[in-house]
Amino acid sequence: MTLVAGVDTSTQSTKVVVCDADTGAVVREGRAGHPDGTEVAPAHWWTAFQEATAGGLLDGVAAIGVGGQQHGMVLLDEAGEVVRDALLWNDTRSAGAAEDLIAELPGGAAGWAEAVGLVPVASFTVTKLRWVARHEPAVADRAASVMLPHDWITHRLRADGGEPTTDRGDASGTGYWSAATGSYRTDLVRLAFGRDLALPRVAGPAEVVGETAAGALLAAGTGDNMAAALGLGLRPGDLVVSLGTSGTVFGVSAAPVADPSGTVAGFADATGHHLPLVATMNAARVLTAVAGLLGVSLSALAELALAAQPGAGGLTLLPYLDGERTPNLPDARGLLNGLTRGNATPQNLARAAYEGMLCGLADGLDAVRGLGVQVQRVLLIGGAAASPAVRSIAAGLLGVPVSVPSPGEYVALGAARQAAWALSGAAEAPDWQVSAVDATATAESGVRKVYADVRDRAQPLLR
Ligand SMILES: Nc1ncnc2c1ncn2[C@@H]1O[C@H](COP(=O)(O)OP(=O)(O)O)[C@@H](O)[C@H]1O
Ligand SMILES: O=C(CO)[C@@H](O)[C@H](O)COP(=O)(O)O
Repeated sequence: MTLVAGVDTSTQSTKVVVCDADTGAVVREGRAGHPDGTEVAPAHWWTAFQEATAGGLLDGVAAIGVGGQQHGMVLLDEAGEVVRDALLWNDTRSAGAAEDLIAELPGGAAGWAEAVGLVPVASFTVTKLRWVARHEPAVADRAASVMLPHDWITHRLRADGGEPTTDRGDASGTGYWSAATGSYRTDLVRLAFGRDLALPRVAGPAEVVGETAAGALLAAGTGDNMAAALGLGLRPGDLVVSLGTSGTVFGVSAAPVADPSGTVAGFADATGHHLPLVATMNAARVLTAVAGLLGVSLSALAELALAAQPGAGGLTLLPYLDGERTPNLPDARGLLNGLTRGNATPQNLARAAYEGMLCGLADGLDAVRGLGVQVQRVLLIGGAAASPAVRSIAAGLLGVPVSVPSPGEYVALGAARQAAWALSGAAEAPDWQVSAVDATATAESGVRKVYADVRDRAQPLLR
């Protein structure tokens, strides 16, 4: 059996799967946690990778691919040493830089959408470059190049230490690479940073970019959402809702999209197509926070939520605990609305947490569909998709049939599938089957309308 490995270096942890290259069957798995926080020394990701693969996990592996959290800014000096902790996608300090960059480009938001398929918000790498240039000039002076998390891990894995690479998918989340033209906008790096930085070469979807010290081939890797799309073998009509640290909604499209409202980001996928995507900053950890508040486990939280009526007795949670990106409210915090003596129960609070988290993603689904992306069903993945309450409430709220793929690490699986593709030299990625079960919906009529009303009325408090 030929073995390939896929790595998911995401916000909370590193996960590694080792698979049969022909079928995708998982034969071994490893994982290790990352430190909390929105700035992290990349060395921690490397330590987590080593921990996750300890004990011979990668023995006999012929090729490796790395999927990683998108947008994180890894700045390096001339010698390739990291010059400061990476600022991650969920770090909101560059919100002001995002506003400045929008104002500085002719055409404003529409100009950015046309140039690079996205409108700057604090998540995107280009805004982090501006923040460092303005707030840490000594650090900026030392920087010679910028990479993304998956680029950095892939480069560390390379035995030859040659020219760094990225891929279309991850490059499309920087704000200085255009998925429509397939080229860097170095003028936007200069606009943000004040000068040029060396940028990784954008490798092709099935390219071999190097070899590890053990002789395994290295695939180009990609952003975690693009890797999940590849792991699921996403087809037109399927939309993914991923509930990890972030919540994301995305589907494949043949043509690039440019949304001047900034709601949908026009990312590229890992196969040569496009991946329109909406991301929220607050997903699975809303549930952990409310479970902590109630002093219950995640499974007990799900039971509580399913014991409440849809609408949570009139409680609405705007779940912007860490600030939010969609809608763009970087300084917002969570807001619980509608509390009365009659509805103040653990059951209602639990349900409001699931409903609040999912209403933001239902809005995202509408926005992606509004750009012409076909939606016949939703595939629910990410850590929180394991929750029975998430499955049932999502199926009620999203308004389209929801299927839950068999439990698996789809980012890591997609990275492994990319590795198998690179290894094969074939025109198409190998055909790995994914099975899914349909989720049964609870009726959620009226919940979204109440949520939208509270969200809109609360805007002045949240800015
Ligand atoms: N049964 C569950 N119910 C709700 N949340 C869950 C459940 N199982 C795992 N999670 C959450 O999923 C998250 C991890 O998901 P994952 O997709 O691996 O995140 P990331 O890729 O952002 O690191 C954690 O916040 C964890 O608490
Ligand atoms: O910022 C985005 C997408 O634009 C996030 O989806 C990150 O890519 C982090 O993903 P997770 O760690 O939550 O999987």
